[in-house]
Amino acid sequence: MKTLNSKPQAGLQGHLTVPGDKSISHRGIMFGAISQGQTVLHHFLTSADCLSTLAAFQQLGVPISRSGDTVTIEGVGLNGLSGSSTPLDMGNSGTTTRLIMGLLAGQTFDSTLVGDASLSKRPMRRVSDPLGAMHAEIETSDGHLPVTVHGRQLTAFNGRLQVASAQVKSALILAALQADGPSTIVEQLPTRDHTERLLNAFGADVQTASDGITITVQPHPTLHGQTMTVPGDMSSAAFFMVAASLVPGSKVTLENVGMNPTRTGLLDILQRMGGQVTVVPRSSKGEPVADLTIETAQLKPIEIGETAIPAVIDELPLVALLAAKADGISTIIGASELRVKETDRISAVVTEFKKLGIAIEERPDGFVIDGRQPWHVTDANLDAHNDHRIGMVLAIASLLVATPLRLAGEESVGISYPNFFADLATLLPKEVGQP
Ligand SMILES: O=C(O)C1=C[C@@H](OP(=O)(O)O)[C@@H](O)[C@H](O)C1
Ligand SMILES: C=C(OP(=O)(O)O)C(=O)O
Repeated sequence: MKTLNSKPQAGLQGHLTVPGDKSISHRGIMFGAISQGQTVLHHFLTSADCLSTLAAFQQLGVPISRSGDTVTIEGVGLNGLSGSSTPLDMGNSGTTTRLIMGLLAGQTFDSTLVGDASLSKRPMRRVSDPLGAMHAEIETSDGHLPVTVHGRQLTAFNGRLQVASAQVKSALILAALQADGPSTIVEQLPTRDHTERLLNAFGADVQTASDGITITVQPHPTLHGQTMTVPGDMSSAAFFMVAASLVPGSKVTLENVGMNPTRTGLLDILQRMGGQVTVVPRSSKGEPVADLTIETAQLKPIEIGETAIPAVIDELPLVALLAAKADGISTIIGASELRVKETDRISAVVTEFKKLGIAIEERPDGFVIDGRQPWHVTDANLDAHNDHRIGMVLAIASLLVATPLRLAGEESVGISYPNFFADLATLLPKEVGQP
């Protein structure tokens, strides 16, 4: 149990560089591994999820070394991976699991994937079914991990995906790199496009049509190792964007935050709600980045539907928190994907927010929140539900109440943001008498 910081005497102040983007860190390892030559990733996210990816590729015979947040990968090429006689441990990471399934489906060896209790409950048929259309041979345990992938020659994919998921899309793209002809993948809605951007930077030919949802992949590219700096993770910056918006008297600058437009849903929503954010773009070789300065603002309620969800999927618990302080009723729908994350995030947000007396109603695919109701703590013992994003949103919510709150499962923040509590502390006012 961790005692959380409650309402500070003054606002949050200062500058922070958030850790590297989780989605890009995973992909940097994977694409470096299947390239020729060396890849160097600076500002790599050294969180448990990305370290699961790193260890899995070491187990597949790729030399990878790490010094602090710099990772060096000696690429073995698309045909140079070697099978592992022991299962590959995916830990808690859905991204590692889904993407690696697509890559391993086209290899010449078999692999078994296992994961922790939470990951073992998450759906895998969303990947194995469309890969099956490419003649992949994947055995799941009733749709879940453990999964055995029997590597074989794949046929090209030509079809529409059933879920709006960057993980599913990326698995299909990685399989398509190994197929017997060009593939065309059609998404339900545009989702984060780091795979497409990064693979092209490594030398692949992955084209997105002007509709934003039709992706064509040419097979058998020769990929070349790259040196890159991973941008700050918008999904991590989001906790401080929301904290600074809600804690009175705050002004916080977040440096070098990734601004890929498929990831900036929280920024758009905050601005639509009346948030005060100054965006100063920085020059970068890869994905767009910017410095963001956020000041406290009185927020208006918002309505969010299905098409807006992919760009803010991991930040929706934070949107619920913004709504819980907005001047009216907010509705978030079309977000049933939240039910199959590390925990059921709709149910977890509703359960924990109710302990704070927040007027929140559960919907099958989202929530309705009345921000005009004053909060009153009915239960000071909060629970992260073993989910990093739930733990962190509760730590931010705690800054808005005077009652000291406690959090169970605080160690889960290590999945995406091991230094979260220390970074938050740098922005909080120093207690009287503290150096
Ligand atoms: O591709 C990725 O890196 C991710 C995609 C999203 O999942 P889905 O594709 O399941 O929506 C997101 O929730 C996850 O944190 C990271
Ligand atoms: C859902 C998440 O990650 P993953 O699917 O990779 O476990 C997340 O980071 O919020």
